[in-house]
Amino acid sequence: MTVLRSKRLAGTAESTDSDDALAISLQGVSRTFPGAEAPALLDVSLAIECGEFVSIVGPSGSGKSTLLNIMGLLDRASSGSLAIRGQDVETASERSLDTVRLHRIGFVFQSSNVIGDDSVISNAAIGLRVQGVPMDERAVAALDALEFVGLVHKRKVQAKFLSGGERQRLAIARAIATHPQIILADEPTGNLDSNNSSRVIEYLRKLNSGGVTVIIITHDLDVANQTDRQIEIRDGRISRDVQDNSHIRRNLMVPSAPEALDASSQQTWVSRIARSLLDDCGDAFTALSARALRTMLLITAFAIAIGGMTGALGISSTTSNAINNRLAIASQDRLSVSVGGGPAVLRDDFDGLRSGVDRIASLPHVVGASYVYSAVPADVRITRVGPTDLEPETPLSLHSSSKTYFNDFEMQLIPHNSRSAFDDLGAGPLAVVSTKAAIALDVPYSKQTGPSAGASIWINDRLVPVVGVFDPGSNFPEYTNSVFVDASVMSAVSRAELKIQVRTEKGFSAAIARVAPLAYSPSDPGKARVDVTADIQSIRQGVSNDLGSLIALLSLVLMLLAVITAASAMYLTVQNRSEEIALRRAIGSSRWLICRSFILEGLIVGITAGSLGGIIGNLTTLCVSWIQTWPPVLPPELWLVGLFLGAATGILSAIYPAWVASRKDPAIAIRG
Ligand SMILES: Nc1ncnc2c1ncn2[C@@H]1O[C@H](COP(=O)(O)OP(=O)(O)OP(=O)(O)O)[C@@H](O)[C@H]1O
Repeated sequence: MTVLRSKRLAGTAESTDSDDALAISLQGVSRTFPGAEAPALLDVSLAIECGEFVSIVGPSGSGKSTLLNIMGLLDRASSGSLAIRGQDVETASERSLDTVRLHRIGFVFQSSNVIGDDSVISNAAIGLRVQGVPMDERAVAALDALEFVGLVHKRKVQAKFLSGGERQRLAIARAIATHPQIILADEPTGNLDSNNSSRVIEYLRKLNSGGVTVIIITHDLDVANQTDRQIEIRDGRISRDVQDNSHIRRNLMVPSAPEALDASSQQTWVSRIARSLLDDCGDAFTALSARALRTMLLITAFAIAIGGMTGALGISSTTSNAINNRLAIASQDRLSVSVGGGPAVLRDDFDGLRSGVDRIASLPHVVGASYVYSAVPADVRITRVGPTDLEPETPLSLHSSSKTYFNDFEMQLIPHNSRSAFDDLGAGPLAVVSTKAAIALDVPYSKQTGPSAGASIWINDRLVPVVGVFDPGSNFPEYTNSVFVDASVMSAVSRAELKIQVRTEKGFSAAIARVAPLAYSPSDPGKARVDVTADIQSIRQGVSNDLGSLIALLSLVLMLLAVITAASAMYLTVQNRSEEIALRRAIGSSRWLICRSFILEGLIVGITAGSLGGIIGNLTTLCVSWIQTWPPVLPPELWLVGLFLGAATGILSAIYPAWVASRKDPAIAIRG
């Protein structure tokens, strides 16, 4: 006879229940399934005493499993009453039923549902885990149970590698490890050969000798004949109920209320929570590592999405920093002053204009100042061959400025002296064109010597020789397709806007902006208005805001994508794990516990992917800034943002699948 190490299986504790209460009693129980023509059970009344060894037999479809599911609280009767050890349960809450199942009932199913990816000993201990039994006691009790069914030597093997008979013995070990008062076995020998079958019945008989009430559903008459009482069901009704006295050697010692209740009530709530959290994490890790490829793909998809999100944040910071720097530099050393007066000024008060500009140019910290006329495009026609030739497809703009302008603002001019005559009204006509304008107008030029000798263009009805080519660079995009002419050509244009462009030493633009109008027109400073500095500040703000909203939108889309991808993968997993979920529910795991375990899986996947995503985001930002030659901006919280986003998306994506898992009906799922 096996010597049990734990007193759980030895049945030595005192009972807390009323000893004369029936193990199970049913009064007028019926069960009708929605859409069924006839009830699966009809008006069944039954009393099973503590310590009985009962078999339920009957033809296929007669209602045996339905009866067992109702007795095991996996399903509810449509009418009638049910009591377990004297405790009425028909109106009990779902949570109370979970507790009764957890502490009083053990199940052994025909398909011997085991969690294949878990070790044999973890399978045996699963009910103890749900009961909150401390880890060391759990191991002892699970080993005892395995020893009882002769499986100790297989304790470390994954359950999926056990034979059919061994699985069934493991199912018995799992059922008895929690020290139940009642064992319900649905066709426990259904898939076994006669040897294994007798062994299983032998174990059940041995348990029964210890006081456990055992109820078996079977088709096998040999098995039924080994029990003390046979109940036959036909068409949902009890048709025969026979007591076989020759077998009766009932041990009337009534098993105790499980110790786990006492054990868990002795623990502080902190240690209870810590233990169950540890167990949940262990379960989640086992479930994730059992489906390693799926988990890795999920983490990768998540990590890329979160990497995209954090990368977008990093790139947005880097880009707005680069734009800000550029604009800040521009606003630091440049300003533009608007002055009234059209091209007529060039004819009527050219000297006045030049001396106003010179006065600004001679202010301290000013590097250079130049007037710039920009003609109204509708008034200008620039062509290559003649005044009636077609204009180029690219619209060209016409400007005129002081001869120092190109030097002051570092625009490259070829040949570099080609503007020297521009301020002279009598020197014209002459023009310099941007490289793009030269191409559009088909003006031949070389990058070393400028335009070919004799090159000319038509501006309105005037032939103007082209004396130079310039490159406005990225600082002056408004001059990409432009033609600069001398004052005599511009003075013939009817409408043009006049501005004075000023370049200062770095950091002096604001100071010069304050005095420039007075310097230009000492008698009437109101004639001039500074406009660029303020513009650039508002552009900076605008660019930052626009970029921020764009990135926020992009991040939201990526996050939705991650949540949907992960949720669908999780949902599929829940469907694949239906039997396991049903088994856990049958053992007594509450809906909340099932829900929690899936959310925990989502959280673990999310946190892992979030950390990876944070790293991917940082690397992406580094790459983009390296390619653009921008200084990278990597906010230190970027990685934390990734972690947080990962955790949030992990939980979000798990909520619906976890809810579906927790709503699974154990009675249906256990049928497979
Ligand atoms: N969830 C359900 N929804 C609808 N009908 C059901 C459901 N569960 C069982 N039934 C029906 O109830 C009747 C009894 O089924 P039950 O599984 O209890 O029979 P059984 O005696 O255990 O059969 P078997 O020996 O073949 O397993 C059958 O007609 C079955 O189709």
